[in-house]
Amino acid sequence: MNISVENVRQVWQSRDGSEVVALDGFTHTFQSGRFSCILGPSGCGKSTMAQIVGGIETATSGNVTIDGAHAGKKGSASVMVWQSQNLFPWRSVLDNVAFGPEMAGMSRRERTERARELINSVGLKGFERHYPSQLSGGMRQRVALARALIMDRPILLMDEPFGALDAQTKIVMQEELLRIFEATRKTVIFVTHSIDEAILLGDEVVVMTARPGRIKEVLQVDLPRPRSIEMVSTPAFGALFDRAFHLIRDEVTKAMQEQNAVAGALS
Ligand SMILES: Nc1ncnc2c1ncn2[C@@H]1O[C@H](COP(=O)(O)OP(=O)(O)OP(=O)(O)O)[C@@H](O)[C@H]1O
Repeated sequence: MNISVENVRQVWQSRDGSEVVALDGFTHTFQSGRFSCILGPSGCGKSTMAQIVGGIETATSGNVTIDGAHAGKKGSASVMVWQSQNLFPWRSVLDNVAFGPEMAGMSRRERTERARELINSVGLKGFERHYPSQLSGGMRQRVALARALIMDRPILLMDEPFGALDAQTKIVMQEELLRIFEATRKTVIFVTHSIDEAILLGDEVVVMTARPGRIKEVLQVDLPRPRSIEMVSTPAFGALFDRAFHLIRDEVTKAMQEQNAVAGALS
């Protein structure tokens, strides 16, 4: 499904009553079946963008359409995975994964079968009866991924899903996600702070400016698929990394200066 974002502006009301312009003039089309990474400094509005596309928030102004229909009305076209997995601690892995279909009224037999397939596909076979507290952070993130994939929505929104994982687990999860994407070709929007991650996973990297976030440049990642972690040491990967790094460096500096100014004003 094509996601068209036109001139989106998002103004948040902060607790002290002042206004924060999170996004301003954000325009981009996320094309069907492509993996788009959104890369930008802290606070530039990446999560806000994902929430608007997912229909969780409505933009202050501008238009977001999914295959021509308003994103708010097309909320059911997407499913979101966050950094904090928000699993139900009192439900087993199987019952966490089967939760969405259960709410949708799917029979127990059918949803259990689907959940088992998804649990296998994210490498958790044998852990169906475990509870979230008995799993590592990486395993919990796999459950969250399976719980999203079972919904079989055409759009997958991922907001720093691997941000809290250790380096090795992150690599394993990235490879797993590559395999799943290459098999299913959903439309993916993946928010990240990591240049490496954006290039390894994405067909394009949408580099944002410091807040108010708008697009600085869209980098096309023409590395072949299937991809694997070994690609990060190739010259082609290095050239893309340098390009993205130069684009993002000034924006990160700007964002840090602004944060320091706010901290100074509050002290
Ligand atoms: N619900 C909200 N109410 C008020 N302000 C908000 C809300 N959500 C986000 N903001 C503010 O909007 C700005 C953009 O936030 P957002 O979380 O979208 O940025 P981000 O790029 O995802 O940040 P990070 O990389 O640090 O997660 C920030 O200044 C944030 O404090």
